[in-house]
Amino acid sequence: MLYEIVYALVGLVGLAYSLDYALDLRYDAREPKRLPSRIPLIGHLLGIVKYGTAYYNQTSERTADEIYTLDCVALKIYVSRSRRLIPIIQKASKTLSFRPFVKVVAREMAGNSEEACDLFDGSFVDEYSQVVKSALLPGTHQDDQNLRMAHSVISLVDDLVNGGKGKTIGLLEWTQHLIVEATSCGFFGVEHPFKDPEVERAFWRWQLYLRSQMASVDFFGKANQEREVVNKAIIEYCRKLKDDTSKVVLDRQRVLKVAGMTFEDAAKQETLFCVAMFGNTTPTLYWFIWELFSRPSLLEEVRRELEEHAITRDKANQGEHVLDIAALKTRCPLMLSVFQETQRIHHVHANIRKVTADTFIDNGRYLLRKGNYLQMAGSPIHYSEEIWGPTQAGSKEASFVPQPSAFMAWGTPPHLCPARQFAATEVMLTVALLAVECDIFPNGGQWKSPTLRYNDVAAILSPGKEFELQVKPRRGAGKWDVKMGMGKTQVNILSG
Ligand code: HEM
Repeated sequence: MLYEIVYALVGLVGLAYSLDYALDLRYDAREPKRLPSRIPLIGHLLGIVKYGTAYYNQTSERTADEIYTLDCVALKIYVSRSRRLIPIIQKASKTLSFRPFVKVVAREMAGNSEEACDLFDGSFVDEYSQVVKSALLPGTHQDDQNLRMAHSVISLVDDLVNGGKGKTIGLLEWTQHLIVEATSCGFFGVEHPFKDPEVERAFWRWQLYLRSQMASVDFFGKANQEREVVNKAIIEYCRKLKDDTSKVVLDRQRVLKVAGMTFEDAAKQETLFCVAMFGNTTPTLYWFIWELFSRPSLLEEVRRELEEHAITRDKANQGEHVLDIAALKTRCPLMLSVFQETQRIHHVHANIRKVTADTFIDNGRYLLRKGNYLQMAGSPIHYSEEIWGPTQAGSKEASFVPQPSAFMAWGTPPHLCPARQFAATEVMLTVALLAVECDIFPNGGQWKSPTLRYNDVAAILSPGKEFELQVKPRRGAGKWDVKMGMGKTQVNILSG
């Protein structure tokens, strides 16, 4: 019996190597060089299944090539790890296209019908994207959306202060709840679909199976089951939109229906946006809190900056202290530096493009074959010493120096995150209020970095384990309000 097992294993390994060799034969020498996998045939596929886009950090460390090919059985993934190639890839956006993914995510993530997905085949996808971008541009409607979000943040931080008693919290659970609650108030209005805690819980459980669902390997239907809870709540919400529903939701629902989508399919598109909204903002906030509060002297400097430029104190502590959002956005460079440095070091996203026709890039140097995928891995660029200098934990939070075409936290043009101003305002506001109101200590005494949750589909990974913190109110914690300021004020974030 033992011999049979050994022979079978040897046979399988031999077959894998032969098929791997066969893959080599279909490779065109003008394509980026193949990077062999450690396990023949399926090694890269396994790596991507296990680590998601973070796998490209590992493969990128094994080569000095600017772009290389990973064979994943039936298809190839070209991985670009080069800042130089970013604008070159952008120029070829007609045939290196983000468009096909709008349809893929509509089908796989939102659970849209085939008829609804087909709408995204033609030029409608550009019109739709434009409507979303315009509705998220700074202006008075954005101020209203920000104000609803800000009031929700104030109330959740106030709840943490707990009348001066403070609380023990799980950082992940707390950031997840804050982002769902505050972002939903901004986008859906104060009576939003996630007010029901079961809908919020279902959303986060769904995220744990999202990658399996995208890869059609959610064999037990867990993701579908949880998503249905969210879809049902959002469909109900969409039946009668509110007076304080944001412009972006109203506009999106309108154009989708005008284009011919059914009511239910259009509503499910909102579920999709929740993945982009909550899934990315939560880990960004989590690590921003982590990076700032684990460095006491930096935290003190940030507090000083906030007090000097963005806060008006009610000295008698009988009325409200006021945080000036416009000043927070524009007059707190240290805070912004810590935020962007957090994004730089924690980013794992790789922007994806489908090769829709054989395409030569870089003056004919590399051929990308039709039907395959291109991923622009952000992390190798974010960690490039040539661009950013050496990265040591905690070394440079206070001195983020913008580097053009080397910061991919919000994607790369023409597909930059359209909600980046809203999201940046939300996390900066939350961290500012925490900084001035609270001291935060890890329950075990140390800020010990947790393992990461590699099955997330997000620009930054969440931790794999909960981390308990004690929150102690600082002297002077009290009632807060925000001043919104000029409608067009923007956070000076680096993007693209
Ligand atoms: C800190 C929070 C956020 C981060 C780090 C982030 C990051 C990103 C990134 C990297 C992309 C590019 C994806 C790619 O090309 O593969 C993107 C696109 C997008 N994001 Fe965000 N995002 C955040 C928050 C949000 C929020 C709150 C929304 C709410 C509507 C949102 C909506 C979108 C949409 C609609 C796109 C697609 C843009 C397009 O089709 O061109 N994101 N985001």
